[in-house]
Amino acid sequence: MVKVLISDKMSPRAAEIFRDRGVEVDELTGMTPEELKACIGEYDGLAVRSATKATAEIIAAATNLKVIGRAGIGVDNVDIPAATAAGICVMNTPFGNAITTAEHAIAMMFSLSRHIPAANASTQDGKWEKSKFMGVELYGKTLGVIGCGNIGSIVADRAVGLKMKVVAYDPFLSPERAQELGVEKLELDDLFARADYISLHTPITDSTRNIINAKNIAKMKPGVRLINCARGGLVVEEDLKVALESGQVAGAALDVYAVEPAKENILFGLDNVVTTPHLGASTDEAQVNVAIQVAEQMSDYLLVGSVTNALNMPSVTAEEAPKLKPYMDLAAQLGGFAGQVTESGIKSVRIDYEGAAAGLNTKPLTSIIIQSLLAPLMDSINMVNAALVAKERGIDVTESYNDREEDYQTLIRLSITTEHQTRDISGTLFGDDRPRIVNIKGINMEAEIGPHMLYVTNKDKPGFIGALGSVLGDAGVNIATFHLGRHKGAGEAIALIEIDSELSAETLDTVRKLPHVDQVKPLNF
Ligand SMILES: NC(=O)C1=CN([C@@H]2O[C@H](COP(=O)(O)OP(=O)(O)OC[C@H]3O[C@@H](n4cnc5c(N)ncnc54)[C@H](O)[C@@H]3O)[C@@H](O)[C@H]2O)C=CC1
Ligand SMILES: O=C(O)CCC(=O)C(=O)O
Repeated sequence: MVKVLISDKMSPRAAEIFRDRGVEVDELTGMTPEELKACIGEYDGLAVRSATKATAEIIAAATNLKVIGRAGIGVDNVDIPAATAAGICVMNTPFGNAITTAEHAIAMMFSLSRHIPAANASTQDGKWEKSKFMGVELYGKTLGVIGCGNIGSIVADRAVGLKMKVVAYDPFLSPERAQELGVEKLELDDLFARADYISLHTPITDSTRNIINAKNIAKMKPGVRLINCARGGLVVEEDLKVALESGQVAGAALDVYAVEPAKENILFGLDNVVTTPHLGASTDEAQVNVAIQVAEQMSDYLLVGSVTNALNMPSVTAEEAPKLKPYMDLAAQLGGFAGQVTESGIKSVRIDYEGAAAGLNTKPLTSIIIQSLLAPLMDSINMVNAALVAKERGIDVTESYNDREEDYQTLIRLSITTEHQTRDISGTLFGDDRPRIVNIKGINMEAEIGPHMLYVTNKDKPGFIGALGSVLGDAGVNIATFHLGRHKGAGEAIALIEIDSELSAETLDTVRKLPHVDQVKPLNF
């Protein structure tokens, strides 16, 4: 039975969904890294929020793990390169908490403008300090949104509703989308120069880390207010402290910190700072959304093979999964065949999808072809890391599409170029679900692939079939199917034979020594 660990506090809906789908689930929250490392080897799936750090060390100990699901958006607590290299799919739930987080950013902007947290504490202290808490209006002010994706665009939409002017910096924001949102797209320095409020909504990457630093703060309007509900690492906290003390930054509202949990921080205790403990996603609605989504996505992946919101492999919807299944089998056969007969270094791989195959979601098919092609060389390859491994080995992978039907209604052709030659192998589906190899090296045939195959290339001369049948018969090896093809003019023939058991080294040697035989390869699928 498939087994999943939920290692962070999550809505009970996640565990319910896993159980309803027949997935065994353990909920062990608050574990130390050592405790997690000691037990992770038992699990096929790991569901986390932000507290669990799925480091390279944890991943190395996760010998059965197939999927890590993040019930949330940011995956900076998961070492994705390590997971990819280990063939573990990493998924998040990109939309489930976006509205909630955007609402938190807006709430933080109000709190900052009207000193709500400090005024609340003072009032309940019996101080009635009306003049101390003079605020500022949002109306007519300019909000600069840095990162205008899911959350940033909801923040922009809400701010437009508050009659703010919204400007945005996001290299990937199209002019059409900016217009649709009612925001003005700016370069970063222009945003700094114009914004009264700046709200951060980017992931943490090499280009966003420390984006709020002394140099950039100096470019901002004096008295700017900053809201960070994205990630603490976007802000150099020491530089922000200096700016808050000088008044260059009039106030900062922070939900996230360089080090979390932030039990202490150099920004704590400043009058003009509002803080929350990474609460951006903490509403009933968002937590139910992300828990349901992560449990469904992980169960689908583990039980059906469908892939949704993966960060390191192509998506396959639940509807596509059954339709793709026979193609996945065919792709594995083509890649497996080519991988087992190719003896020298592969330089490039070309995959042509023709007819009905050209209309499919071919990304997973390409992944499985590469996986099966390289599997004879390594144990650790799977669909998740196949593209990465090919790239690391300098193998150039190209795909082409032709939706016209040629000789077959649907066809996948795989061409492998090595230092010495280019070899083609093609396959189709008979009756929509039965994979058949239809061409090897330009020689037509219609071969069904079984677990044990023998691939023989020989001179097209009489006597070979009988001789081969006798050798296999003498060795007690039953022939299940026998497929032949030949290049008439060239006198070259191939045989693809399904046998019921593997051949011994001696029998293989005898086959190799038969007259007219050029090459003999046992193949396993
Ligand atoms: N405080 C909290 O509890 C939560 C925090 N988050 C954080 O919010 C972040 C944003 O989430 P979403 O909006 O869903 O992500 P998203 O991927 O939809 O949007 C991020 C946007 O940032 C833009 N971007 C990337 N690099 C940039 C750069 N150098 N400069 C400007 N823009 C850049 C991207 O083009 C994209 O449009 C997450 O990565 C996560 O870290 C998310 C949910 C809850
Ligand atoms: O799970 C949480 O509370 C944090 C959410 C978050 O930061 C995210 O989804 O990126």
